[in-house]
Amino acid sequence: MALRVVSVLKRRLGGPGQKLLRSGNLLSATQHRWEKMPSSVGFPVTSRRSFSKTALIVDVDHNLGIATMKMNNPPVNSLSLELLTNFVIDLEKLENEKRCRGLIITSASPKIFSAGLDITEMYGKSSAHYAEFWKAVQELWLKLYMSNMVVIAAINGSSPAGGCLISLAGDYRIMADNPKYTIGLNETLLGIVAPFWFKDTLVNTIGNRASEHALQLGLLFSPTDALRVGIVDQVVPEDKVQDTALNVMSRWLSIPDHARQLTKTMMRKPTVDRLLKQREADIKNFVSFISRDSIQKSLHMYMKHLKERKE
Ligand SMILES: CC/C=C\C/C=C\CCCC/C=C/C(=O)SCCNC(=O)CCNC(=O)[C@H](O)C(C)(C)COP(=O)(O)OP(=O)(O)OC[C@H]1O[C@@H](n2cnc3c(N)ncnc32)[C@H](O)[C@@H]1OP(=O)(O)O
Repeated sequence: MALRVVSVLKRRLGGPGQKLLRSGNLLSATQHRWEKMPSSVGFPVTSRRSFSKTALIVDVDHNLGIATMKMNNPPVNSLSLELLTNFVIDLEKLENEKRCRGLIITSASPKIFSAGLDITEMYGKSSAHYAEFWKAVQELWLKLYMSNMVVIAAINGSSPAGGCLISLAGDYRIMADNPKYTIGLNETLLGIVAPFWFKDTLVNTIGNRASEHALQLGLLFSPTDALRVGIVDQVVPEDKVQDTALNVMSRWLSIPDHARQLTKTMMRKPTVDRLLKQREADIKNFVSFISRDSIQKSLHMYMKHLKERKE
């Protein structure tokens, strides 16, 4: 199957996209190599590099120009300070790899894409810790939302709150067709409020009315409902998520990088600038909001409820 997908990738880049690239004299080293491949054989993986840190496994296929990043923070891929920090470091590394043009984000543990922000980072800690944690959340969103790479979320499990934000920060979302999985910004269910830039990211994806409805009620959508409202772009059988991501990536990579990147910047910069203009104030807001006794109590009760569900 992987070879078939690679053939599709080569065919795609040999089509109109390639012509566009040639006319703009924009062929990257990776694309040159693709062009030289005879179409009857699969693309041999001659250059593959992996780096794996705590909580993240990154695999870079230099021939395809695609990196796959698997969140690997059992049991539920909660976004701890450590995971957020490593995520940002690895994103920066990939961003600096000229040949890496596409990134697929997925989970190493099927069933849970990510349980969102690690709630234990948000209660019973010092103000300095909350500030550091929030800065890391901001940093990841800023890097991901403005990435020069094509970012595809291969959502192979549930994806509440911060997990949903990571998906929304990408360019395209593919979700596994399993009614047990849900996705959405469910902050209000925890007694907390999605910050304005979480909200903006959702509004940019599904529009104002649908966002207001989803945010006020803290809706967690099944894959079918997520597709209907536009939170995800495609729902496919569970075992087809990765191959579909590669296929979709080939379509996006057939567009000349500079044109696609400038378009992405044009669409997203105003949203990013809103946070950049008030980044420190947003951190202060978070620290003062999360430190409130009532909020600490809500988070504590929510964690208790999560644990009691199992008993
Ligand atoms: C005015 C406003 C100004 C500023 C804004 C201020 C603040 C608000 C901003 C905050 C934005 C918040 C974003 C978030 O992401 S909050 C996190 C939201 N996440 C959730 O609600 C998901 C909770 N988890 C679940 O629903 C389930 O765990 C899940 C993911 C469906 C998996 O289910 P299952 O496989 O059955 O696993 P368990 O529930 O048994 O969980 C296993 C284990 O993990 C612990 N856990 C789960 N989720 C989290 C989490 N997010 N953080 C930390 N720990 C988590 C769970 O308690 C279990 O622990 P145990 O010790 O019992 O094994």
